[in-house]
Amino acid sequence: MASSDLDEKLPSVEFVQVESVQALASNFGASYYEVPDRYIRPEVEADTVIEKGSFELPVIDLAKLRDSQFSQAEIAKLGCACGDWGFFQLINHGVDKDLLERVKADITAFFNLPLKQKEAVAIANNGIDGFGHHFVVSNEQKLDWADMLYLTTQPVSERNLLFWPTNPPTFRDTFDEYSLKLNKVTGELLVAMSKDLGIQSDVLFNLFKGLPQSMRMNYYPPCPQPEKALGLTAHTDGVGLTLLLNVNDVQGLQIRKDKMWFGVEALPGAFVVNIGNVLEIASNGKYRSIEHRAVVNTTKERISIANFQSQCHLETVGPLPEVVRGGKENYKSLSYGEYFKGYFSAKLEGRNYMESLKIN
Ligand SMILES: O=C(O)CCC(=O)C(=O)O
Ligand SMILES: [Fe+2]
Repeated sequence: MASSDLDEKLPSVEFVQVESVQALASNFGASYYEVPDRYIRPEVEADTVIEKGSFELPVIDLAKLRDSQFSQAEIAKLGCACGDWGFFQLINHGVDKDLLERVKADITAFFNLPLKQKEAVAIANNGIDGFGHHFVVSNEQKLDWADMLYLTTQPVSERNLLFWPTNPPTFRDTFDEYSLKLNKVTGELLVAMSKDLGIQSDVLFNLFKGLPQSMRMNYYPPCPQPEKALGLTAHTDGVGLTLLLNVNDVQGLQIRKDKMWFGVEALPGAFVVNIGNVLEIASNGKYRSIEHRAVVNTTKERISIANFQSQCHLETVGPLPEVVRGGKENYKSLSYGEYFKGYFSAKLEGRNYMESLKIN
């Protein structure tokens, strides 16, 4: 990571290096169908899954949030979505189609490069940015059926270009443009959420001062035993808000509600947005950071881009006084550094870490 005052306040966590799943998957011939033991997740077969299409994830229209005629009703809908599902699809977000197509083309081209070329931006020891595997903290830990590229994207001063691909040549410009556009969308959502929470409209925006942002680009190769493996472990997002782009129209996201898993069918051109941990905590539990995971399939590769919007790293992680208004705080308050050290050490396991921060 770039060295700066900000980084000195963030702990470094040592991740264990593991081989590329894309390379591993390419070894599977017609006669060999078993994924290695470290990828086997017995829980997947046992879980109840509600298939996409048989329920409706809330859909929020950003154009309506902007329009004084509709904004009040749409803000109320947004508030319900954040409190009930912790997830919604965002349409009419204003990020134009052409840019989304370039984002999709560039990340697909990157993942299609030979492994050696992708390793030009491999994560370095103790770092988070780069291509490879993140969040693996022990040799015993179960592994996800995915490779990923992680980049710190905002503020620009925090970028470490060593990890930004130069192949395809358009990658850096495309992601620079994309990250700026997503900050704009996030800013608008934060204002609408503040209104829903009944606090001054700039309170959340100020908590997210500078709109720190990173992106995790996930590549899930086809898997010979999809019912036994997971593309991404059940987790909650550590950040404030996540805007997920489904890159190649292959679905795989599942979210947990009422002890069941719901398969999400991302609407074409929409972002699937979810509340992250720090926003659940800031809202004192009014909004919910929901467990989600990615499943894989036998025949199709899947690519997604999760855009993580974080609160300012210098601000405390804790319930906002404006929300608590002298009532009971439902979560502990801690520095951003302490909070993230705990998050990474918990190996992304479901909601365990969030539960440990709750005050009963
Ligand atoms: O790929 C997906 O659908 C989920 C990605 C995700 O949850 C993440 O990157 O945090
Ligand atoms: Fe996530």
